[in-house]
Amino acid sequence: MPLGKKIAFLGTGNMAEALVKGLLRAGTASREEILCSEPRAERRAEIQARYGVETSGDNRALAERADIVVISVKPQIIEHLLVEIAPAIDHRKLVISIAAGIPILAIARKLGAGVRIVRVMPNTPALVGAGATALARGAHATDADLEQARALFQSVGTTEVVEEPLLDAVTGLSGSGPAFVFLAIEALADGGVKVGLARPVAMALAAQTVLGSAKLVLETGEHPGRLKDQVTSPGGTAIAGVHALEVGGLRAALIAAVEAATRRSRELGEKAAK
Ligand SMILES: NC(=O)C1=CN([C@@H]2O[C@H](COP(=O)(O)OP(=O)(O)OC[C@H]3O[C@@H](n4cnc5c(N)ncnc54)[C@H](OP(=O)(O)O)[C@@H]3O)[C@@H](O)[C@H]2O)C=CC1
Ligand SMILES: O=C(O)[C@@H]1CCC=N1
Repeated sequence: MPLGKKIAFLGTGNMAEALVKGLLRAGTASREEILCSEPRAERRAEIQARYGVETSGDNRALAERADIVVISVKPQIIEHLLVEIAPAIDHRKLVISIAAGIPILAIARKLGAGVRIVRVMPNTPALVGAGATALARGAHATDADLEQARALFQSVGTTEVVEEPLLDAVTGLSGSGPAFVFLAIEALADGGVKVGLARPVAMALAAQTVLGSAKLVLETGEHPGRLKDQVTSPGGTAIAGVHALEVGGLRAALIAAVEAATRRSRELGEKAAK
């Protein structure tokens, strides 16, 4: 459903591009309603050519014209950006930050008291309408703001509302998780190639196996352990593979990956809070 709002993305890198494409695809915003800022002319031309949206190198000018300002630069440069756009932000605008780790308070400190902020952690599958996003509301954001932010991200996937301190954990799991899963898909395909499959066939089978298995978990609501049991026949092939994964420490490695990414998100936040 169209939101009918002008949305400015400040920093049009990988994540912002995934959102732009996802929102256009879903019809949540029209090309005329999306503004993208980006310092490099080459990248601006690329975004303009791909999506037909307006691009600019002037963050403040775009922020001035938008109803919703999405802060989508790297956490390391957010402070600089906030100082730059602060004169363009007041209580009439909704500010959405997708920067990993950066607390709402650190953003509010730079943008001024009373600013309506929703902090969000999306992920790149939003590009194909299959994102997983969690949102946390700032002190001055209204119920309507949270709903509006939720509607925006719901149009490109699923959404959860959490308390802000949990957003680091979300960053560790679903924000960073696509990287873990891509590694798994690549490795599954490598396995297929090792046992004789052509690369494109192995890749197609690996990706579809991950997609199908995830769908099965979501659509049946069954515990993944039970679904695993349905694949493993006594003395069969799957249990032989499961044993190899247990020896390799797959579960511990995934838990450690989520924990490490969460820790890194907290570190970024601590730096910003100083
Ligand atoms: N990638 C992901 O999966 C996810 C990322 N995020 C968050 O999204 C944010 C962006 O990440 P990601 O898209 O991966 O990073 P990218 O580096 O791909 O994107 C950041 C963009 O900001 C641009 N930029 C740099 N300086 C400025 C500036 N002063 N004003 C405006 N734009 C600027 C960069 O341009 P240039 O390249 O020319 O320097 C780049 O295009 C981060 O805060 C990250 O934590 C959240 C969830 C998932
Ligand atoms: O690696 C990063 O910093 C970003 C945040 C979540 C996923 N990618």
